[in-house]
Amino acid sequence: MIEEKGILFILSGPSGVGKGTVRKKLFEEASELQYSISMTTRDMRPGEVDGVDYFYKSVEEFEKLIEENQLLEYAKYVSNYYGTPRKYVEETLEKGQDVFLEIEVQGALQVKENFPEGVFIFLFPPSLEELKNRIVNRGTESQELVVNRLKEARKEIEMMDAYDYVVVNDRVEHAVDRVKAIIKSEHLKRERVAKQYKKILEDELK
Ligand SMILES: Nc1ncnc2c1ncn2[C@@H]1O[C@H](COP(=O)(O)OP(=O)(O)OP(=O)(O)O)[C@@H](O)[C@H]1O
Ligand SMILES: Nc1nc2c(ncn2[C@@H]2O[C@H](COP(=O)(O)O)[C@@H](O)[C@H]2O)c(=O)[nH]1
Repeated sequence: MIEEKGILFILSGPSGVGKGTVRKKLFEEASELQYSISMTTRDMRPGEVDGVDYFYKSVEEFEKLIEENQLLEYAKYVSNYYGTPRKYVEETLEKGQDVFLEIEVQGALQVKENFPEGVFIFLFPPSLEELKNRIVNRGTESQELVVNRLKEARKEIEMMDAYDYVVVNDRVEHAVDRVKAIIKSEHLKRERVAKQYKKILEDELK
């Protein structure tokens, strides 16, 4: 029998484009996906909960995780560390469940090296002006950090070609529908490939 592993979906894109907003809405509608909660050294924002939004770590704790190879990928993004716990992702995929990562671009490119079979989705803003408005209006970052995140955004957009899909986040519901269509289509694609393998094996055993 062919072992059916889960699919790793990676949603990425510049800060403020709406990754978190799209992911939260998607999870209200797609209960079969498992979200991998990241580790970070950044300060908790008002309303955030440890173990729900992130696992909040000190720099020393985070660097120990790096040393122990416990992270599937990590990046230093605008002076804080962010990373994906390796064990949770690998064990969940082995169980045949799909895992969903919401991470920035340097990390997504590292995942691509280790998991080229992952499905990489780049969330794109309707315009750079709108991207700026979204970060500023969210009101979570100082002016200096907004400037740094926008600088990073320009570099991140240049890496868009490395992704399998680009989804424009014009309206949240439309972006969510597009991501749902990608998930469905990837499942259909893999079912078809699995059937083809099964047929080849059966023919060989005849
Ligand atoms: N389609 C949309 N139209 C208008 N506003 C949006 C849309 N999507 C998200 N937003 C708003 O933009 C702001 C940034 O969204 P969000 O925090 O989800 O972005 P993000 O990509 O996860 O950012 P970060 O990478 O910094 O965590 C939020 O205030 C959110 O409500
Ligand atoms: N490389 C990784 N990037 C991550 C991870 N978790 C979140 N992120 C991304 O970091 C930036 C900033 O996040 P914020 O919560 O401070 O606004 C954003 O692009 C996130 O998607 C991770 O595990 N690895």
